[in-house]
Amino acid sequence: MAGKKPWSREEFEQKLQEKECFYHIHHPFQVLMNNGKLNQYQVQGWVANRFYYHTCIPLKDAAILANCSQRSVRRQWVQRILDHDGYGEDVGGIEAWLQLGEAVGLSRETLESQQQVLPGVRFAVDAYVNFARHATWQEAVCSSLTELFAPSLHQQRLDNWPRYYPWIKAEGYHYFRKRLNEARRDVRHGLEATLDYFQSRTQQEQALAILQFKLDVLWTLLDALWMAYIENRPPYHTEL
Ligand SMILES: O=C(O)c1cc(C(=O)O)c2c(n1)C(=O)C(=O)c1cc(C(=O)O)[nH]c1-2
Repeated sequence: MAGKKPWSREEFEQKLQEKECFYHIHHPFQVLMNNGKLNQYQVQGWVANRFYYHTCIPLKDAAILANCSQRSVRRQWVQRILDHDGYGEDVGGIEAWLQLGEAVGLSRETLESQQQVLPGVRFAVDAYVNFARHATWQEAVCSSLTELFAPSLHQQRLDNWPRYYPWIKAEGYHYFRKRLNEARRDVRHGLEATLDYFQSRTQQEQALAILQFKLDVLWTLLDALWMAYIENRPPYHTEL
């Protein structure tokens, strides 16, 4: 029996774009945050927990490099590690996130200690890194495509937070400004690689499932934050 006809390149990209409805921009925690409804303690919780995600992104990207035998891909992908860890004049995204921590009233020691990282956040982020370690590099690249949807979220924060959260110091916004440009560049590369590689309909459907997995990682991270910081569900909020 003949398999289903592959989607055209345009249709396939459209299917990937349609996954936006599962993006964490729609999670109730994010909606509260972007409408100025969180208090300082809750914003701090998000910053401290998301720090774990940022510290793991270079490990994920290093796993992709380790699994990729194509020099031309590695030459471009390695830039992502430099963007996070810093290179030359650029202090890097992880340092910029530490500055965001300070801008919301958290010391860098607190962030680096990872004391506030919730178990659910750790499990979700680790699942992403482990996926990149064990998948092919093309599959792992595909899993990064949530970045298609990230720029509008960074932009929302830049537009709304100064008004809603005047207590956040201006230096805190550097991270979001930095990522706005980087994410737009990165995602084009990841998207082209995905459109090139996943050719048959079965493969294209696999790509959608991979993107869904990553969307679930980000959603689950916020579910854990919701339980601890909105519902104040013991024991975690009492331990923080
Ligand atoms: O603030 C956000 O909502 C958000 C989302 C995502 C994402 O969609 O995965 C990333 C980032 N930020 C981000 O700053 C970042 O560096 C990043 C790297 C990646 C990735 O999967 O390689 N995603 C994201």
